[in-house]
Amino acid sequence: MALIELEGVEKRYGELRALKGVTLKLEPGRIGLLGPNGAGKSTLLKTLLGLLTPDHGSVKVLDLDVARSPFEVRARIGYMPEGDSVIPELTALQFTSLAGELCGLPKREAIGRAHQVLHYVGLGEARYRKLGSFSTGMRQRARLAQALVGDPKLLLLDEPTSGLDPRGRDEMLALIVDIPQRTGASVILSTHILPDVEKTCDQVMVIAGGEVLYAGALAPLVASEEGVFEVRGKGEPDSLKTALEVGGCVVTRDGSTLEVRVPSGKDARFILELAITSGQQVRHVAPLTKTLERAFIQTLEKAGAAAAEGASA
Ligand SMILES: Nc1ncnc2c1ncn2[C@@H]1O[C@H](COP(=O)(O)OP(=O)(O)OP(=O)(O)O)[C@@H](O)[C@H]1O
Repeated sequence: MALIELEGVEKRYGELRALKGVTLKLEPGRIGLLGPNGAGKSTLLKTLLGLLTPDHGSVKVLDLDVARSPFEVRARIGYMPEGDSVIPELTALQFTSLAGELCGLPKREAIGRAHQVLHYVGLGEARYRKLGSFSTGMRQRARLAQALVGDPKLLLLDEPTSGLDPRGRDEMLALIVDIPQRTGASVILSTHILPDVEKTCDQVMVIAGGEVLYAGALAPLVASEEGVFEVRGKGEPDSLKTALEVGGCVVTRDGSTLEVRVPSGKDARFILELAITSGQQVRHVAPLTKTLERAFIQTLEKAGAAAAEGASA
């Protein structure tokens, strides 16, 4: 079963093409949704929810066609929108059980579920307090609780850690990992905080300018590039850098660490040989592991270069 499947999805706001023929298919799991400001992330989430109707193309969620079965799809999705979307006059319990009723639960069941999920997100003690008196971190938890109350199969989280202090953020991330383990739900996490995705997700969607640049497993995206190494030497890094460059490597320096691309067909031994022949000592050589941040920037740059090439052709 595919979690989401989009085929040629186009969404316009007047003249602006916010989604430009998006086609992708992702398996159930924990998925990070990444893209620069204005990339189309919120538009994509709202399209999955059926809150926005595409101008062209088809959207399936959990194998259900969103256009044909909007209520069935909506009943299976929990949505934590971006921003401070709570009703300050309501208690956490009233707010969460109201969300349960809006998901179609009978009132008694909605209240029962609201108690459970508020305990789960750590608001058990505070559940009779009005949301207006909550801290930012507590409001985020209440918003997560309302997304969970309907026992969703897919949870859409739009910037769930924004405004949280480091401890609140770690606790929210722990919940994002724990929820799928407990309930089997999938999660789509839209965020600008890439380390949050690295900590919690196993798949990634990268979008920019309304186009999908990558959709699939996280591991290949951050896999180390063949022929690129992280090197540290004893003594002045610039002397080692020069020696490696003279030998044909492409080297960039970051503090005392060198990022070294060896010529094609060579491996780490080449770095050691160059160091020995130039009288330099090397203390550390390892394949360069990419952070998601670096992989993300490279993905955007590659797409930018391809677009520029296409425009000049
Ligand atoms: N209701 C709207 N009317 C007109 N333009 C809109 C509307 N909503 C979004 N847009 C535009 O569509 C594009 C995609 O917006 P969207 O909010 O989906 O991006 P995003 O990736 O979520 O951005 P951010 O990271 O800044 O939240 C942007 O250029 C935005 O200005």
